Amino acid sequence: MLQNTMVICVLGRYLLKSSLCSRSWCRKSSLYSAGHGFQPEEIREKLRAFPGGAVDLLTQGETGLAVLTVNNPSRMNAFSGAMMVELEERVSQLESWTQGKGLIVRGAAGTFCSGSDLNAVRAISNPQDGMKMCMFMQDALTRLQRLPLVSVALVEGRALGGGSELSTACDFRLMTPDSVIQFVHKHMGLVPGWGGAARLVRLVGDRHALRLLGGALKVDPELGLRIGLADGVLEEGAPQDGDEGAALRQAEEWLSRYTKGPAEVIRAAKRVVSSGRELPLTEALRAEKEVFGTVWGGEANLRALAGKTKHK
Ligand SMILES: CCCC(=O)SCCNC(=O)CCNC(=O)[C@H](O)C(C)(C)COP(=O)(O)OP(=O)(O)OC[C@H]1O[C@@H](n2cnc3c(N)ncnc32)[C@H](O)[C@@H]1OP(=O)(O)O
Repeated sequence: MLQNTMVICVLGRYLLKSSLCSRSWCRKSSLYSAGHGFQPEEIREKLRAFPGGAVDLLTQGETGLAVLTVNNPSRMNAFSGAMMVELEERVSQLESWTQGKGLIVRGAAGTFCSGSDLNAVRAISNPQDGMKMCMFMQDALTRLQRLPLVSVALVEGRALGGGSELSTACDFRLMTPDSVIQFVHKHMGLVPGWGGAARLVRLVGDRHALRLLGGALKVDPELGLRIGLADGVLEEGAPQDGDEGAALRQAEEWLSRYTKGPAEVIRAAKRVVSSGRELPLTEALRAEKEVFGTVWGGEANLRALAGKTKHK
């Protein structure tokens, strides 16, 4: 009897712990802690010493779509230190945006992003600062990828170095006809450090990833589609017409097919995909059970059950 009670207590504690783990995983979890030497405030202060550019966020209440713009056109949208801090702030804002369904990540003035600002890189080229920047950006981009929003990188012009890594933190990549994604890290004597290698392997497989990193290959839309890095190519000519918003409008339309419907359902779909993508099967199944519980018997579910549903 006593033994049975103890088993139930231990099991109860285990279930509570695992359900708390997967619940907090679904919401927000940092990759690194103080135990890893991760002191975010100290890193933010260091990064803010390299100003320039901005990361702009526009949220649209009616559509549930947000547009995140990497904005530093005089440096081909390279990330200054201050922009890295702003990126993290924007991700925090999006984590709190409970009505959101979709996110477009793009660069200003017709090009995506040329990676980290080489002036800042030169100034923090010592190993300690490099590790801090690496942890900070891995954390920010992992949180971006885990947002309960269907995200797409709109790649116009070039996505180079850290810019190519940023594109992999989105669920999808849309390329304009003349655009290029290139992991130029090898030419800089580097490998990706913003999580781009780990994500690339999951996206295109280890052999293609090794080709892209080892050869610093230029991925045009045709190659991107062939290896599964790109999910679509926007129409010929649209961005060159002097109409800067044309590519963005096409991306919004492309994304809307995946974001139509109630926010709680779209967000739940992204959550189960995120947990399936990242967690071992047993944990992913538990996370899925929890997310399922948020929509089962919910408003959209009851509405669908009340109607005469036919999926033709
Ligand atoms: C873990 C992260 C690792 C990284 O991200 S390392 C950084 C990787 N990125 C790079 O090395 C990009 C180097 N830049 C380039 O290759 C070329 O500038 C690029 C982007 C192909 C554009 O070429 P062009 O169209 O000929 O234009 P351009 O060279 O005259 O550039 C216009 C202005 O932008 C600047 N720029 C471009 N990328 C930059 C960067 N990453 N950091 C700092 N400044 C950057 C470039 O220096 C130039 O400025 P300025 O007009 O000479 O004052």
